[in-house]
Amino acid sequence: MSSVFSMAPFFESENKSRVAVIGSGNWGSVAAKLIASNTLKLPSFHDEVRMWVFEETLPSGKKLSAVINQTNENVKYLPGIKLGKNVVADPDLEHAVTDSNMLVFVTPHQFMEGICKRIQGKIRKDAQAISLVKGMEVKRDGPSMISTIISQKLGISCCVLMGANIANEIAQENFSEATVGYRENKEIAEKWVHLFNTPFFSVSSVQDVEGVELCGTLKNVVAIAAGFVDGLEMGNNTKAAIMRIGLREMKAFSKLLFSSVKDNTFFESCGVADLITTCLGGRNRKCAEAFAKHGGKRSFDELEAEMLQGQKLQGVLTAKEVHEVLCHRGWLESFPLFATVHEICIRRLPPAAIVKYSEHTHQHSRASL
Ligand SMILES: NC(=O)C1=CN([C@@H]2O[C@H](COP(=O)(O)OP(=O)(O)OC[C@H]3O[C@@H](n4cnc5c(N)ncnc54)[C@H](O)[C@@H]3O)[C@@H](O)[C@H]2O)C=CC1
Ligand SMILES: O=C(CO)COP(=O)(O)O
Repeated sequence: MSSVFSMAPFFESENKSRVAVIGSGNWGSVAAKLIASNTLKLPSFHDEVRMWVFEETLPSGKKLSAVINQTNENVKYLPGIKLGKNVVADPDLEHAVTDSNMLVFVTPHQFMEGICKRIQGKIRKDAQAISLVKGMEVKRDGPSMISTIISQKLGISCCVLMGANIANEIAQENFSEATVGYRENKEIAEKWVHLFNTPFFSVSSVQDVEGVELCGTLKNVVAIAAGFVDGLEMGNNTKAAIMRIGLREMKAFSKLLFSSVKDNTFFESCGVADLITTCLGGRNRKCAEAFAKHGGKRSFDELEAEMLQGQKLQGVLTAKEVHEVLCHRGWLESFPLFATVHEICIRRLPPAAIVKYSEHTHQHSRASL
């Protein structure tokens, strides 16, 4: 009898879910903090949250992962915020994921395919994933959403979480909302909601993975356009017009790619709310404003390195990827704003073209959207 009792904690512990966060940038660190505050409270999760750190050496000569574990702070990507003592930084990707059955992917999108390849065949059989990554990949045979890459490469199901979520504001515990997109299994979606939800971070779920993910991905292109308007000092009405045209293109593009995308998704936090917050206060907007102020004479790469100190822009790359899709599918004329953002980013058009082309071509392409 006594041996049965002594086994109880073992079985209890085996049934608990273990979470790994793959990524430790600005949002990655905040996501780990949010999750870690919940795993301490929720009995169905192990307290510890493993956070994979893309290792780098700080100016002090120390390794970032070691400093995070000593100070409980990501001094480079989220300075001044304690992550929670149960967040453990791990520079070894395979080791970070090996024991976890709940994998949270949150790195800049351009690194995701390589990361998936590295952990292929090295994760638990019962693993589930969620992607917080805003972006997509474009291949010869067309665009692939990041959640699809995760599912295909790792052979596991993948939800997404997107929303009006400027990471630094969530780190301050100011109220915001987010949307979990799921494909079929509402129960799994609710488990993710449970893991992220806090009194200041209100999460709901919708059955529309592609819609949610495309909202998060495409709003970064519109934010670049909004930044151009700010840099050119054209005022709020112009910026609102660009946001409206952008939202229209986001919806049309998403529905052309996936007929399953739902209209209501654009009214969730992942849709119009994320578009607004990113166009007001995001990094894409900020760098695009500087680009326009310099008349397009300084490249985005240069501005990103100088202004973001290691954080990464997603909008410029996404504009290029969207442009490739538009070219391949013969849709260029129907998406003047998306097309113009890319042309400006590669300095084929001046920043002022954002209004001229978006507005002009918009008149002529209205019917096809
Ligand atoms: N920061 C924010 O407010 C929000 C960001 N997101 C999305 O979250 C995703 C991740 O962004 P953040 O966490 O903000 O990252 P970040 O832009 O702050 O930091 C860049 C990260 O990339 C890592 N990195 C650099 N080179 C790498 C490589 N070769 N391989 C792997 N990793 C490398 C860096 O170590 C760092 O952790 C992006 O898709 C972004 O759009 C979503 C919502 C809010
Ligand atoms: O996605 C974001 C807010 O939800 C952050 O946008 P930026 O990458 O432009 O800062």
